Amino acid sequence: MTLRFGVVGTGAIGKEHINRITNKLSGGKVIAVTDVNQESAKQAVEAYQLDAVIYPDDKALIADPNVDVVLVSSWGPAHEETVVAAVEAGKYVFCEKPLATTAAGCLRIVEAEMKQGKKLVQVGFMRRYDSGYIQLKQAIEGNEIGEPLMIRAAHRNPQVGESYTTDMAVTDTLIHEIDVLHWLIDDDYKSVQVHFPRKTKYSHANLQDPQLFTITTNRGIVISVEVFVNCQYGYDIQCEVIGDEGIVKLPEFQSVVLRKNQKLSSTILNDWKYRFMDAYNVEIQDFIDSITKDGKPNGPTSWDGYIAAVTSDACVKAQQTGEEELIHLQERPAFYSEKGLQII
Ligand SMILES: NC(=O)C1=CN([C@@H]2O[C@H](COP(=O)(O)OP(=O)(O)OC[C@H]3O[C@@H](n4cnc5c(N)ncnc54)[C@H](O)[C@@H]3O)[C@@H](O)[C@H]2O)C=CC1
Ligand SMILES: O=C1[C@@H](O)[C@H](O)[C@@H](O)[C@H](O)[C@H]1O
Repeated sequence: MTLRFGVVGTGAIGKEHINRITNKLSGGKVIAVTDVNQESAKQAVEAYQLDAVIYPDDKALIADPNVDVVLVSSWGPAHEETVVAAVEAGKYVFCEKPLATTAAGCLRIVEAEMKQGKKLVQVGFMRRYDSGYIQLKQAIEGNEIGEPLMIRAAHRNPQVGESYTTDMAVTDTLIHEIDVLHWLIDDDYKSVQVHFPRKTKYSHANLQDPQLFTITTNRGIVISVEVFVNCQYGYDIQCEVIGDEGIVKLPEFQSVVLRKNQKLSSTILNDWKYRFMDAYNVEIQDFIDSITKDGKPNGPTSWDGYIAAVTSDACVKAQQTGEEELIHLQERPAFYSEKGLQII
């Protein structure tokens, strides 16, 4: 069986996903595309020599009876409307982060999905499929470090453009840590506070950079995450979990070690595309395989999208107030009680 994909949004990651479904993975085929910029949709069809219909908008693409899966890789604010329409039409959905830009929007998707009576949606939190994070989770669950007490993490991008504003450090960037860290330690977040250190000279008027988030969990684990999106030197993701019997650290990206000119060096990447290339491939292959075998996606659910949105709202509020802000989650519906992907 081949799952037939319709892709909504053929920008940077949309094209990456089209390429991987078409040329790298098995069991999926892109048969429809759309983008508000129709030229971009045409370019995608040409670049990957797709035998695909170019639709004028998401509604027309969803209405195509041949489309089994709607892959949503448009801008964040457009996600909710497309996902709700696709779910109401009974289609499977792979939605890039964020699931919706507000917690209320995520709940509307949750309601639509529960109404269909089966899981249809997976959110693109690909770090859960990264081999380094999986090794961290195995070490924690294997009791290698005893009880986790603290986490120190950093999310660094080399630079961002003028359209990237202070709140996006949360909604666009920190959101990956928000998802992966609660999954890693199997705990819920309780509160968050944000500190703004001295601003880098490489930032601009509408962006406070770097930022330091202190998140506390219900079990009292204190997490500090540095978001620094104009760090200049590369794309660098760090995570260290400190327990009462040991410490585990996310492996560095593997590269050869060069000895030259009295220096020992290795490569740091400069883009998310390369750092998480394997994770994106494994993520979408797992999405295809689990739907094909079990009739439902196995990865991060709409409820995970909701947890991320509630936490992200509290983080943005904490940026504005400078105070410690509480993170209030609604009770998890039984529909989402099965935890899905744990360690693959
Ligand atoms: N999981 C990850 O690591 C990453 C996730 N993302 C997420 O993927 C999404 C897309 O990001 P990029 O590809 O970097 O952005 P992009 O700006 O390169 O592409 C977005 C595309 O969506 C189109 N679009 C916007 N609204 C639309 C609508 N209503 N219908 C159809 N097309 C629409 C735009 O014309 C554009 O071509 C974002 O939500 C972003 O947060 C992006 C990069 C990495
Ligand atoms: O999702 C991503 C981008 O949208 C975001 O802008 C980057 O900061 C992240 O590192 C990347 O993974």
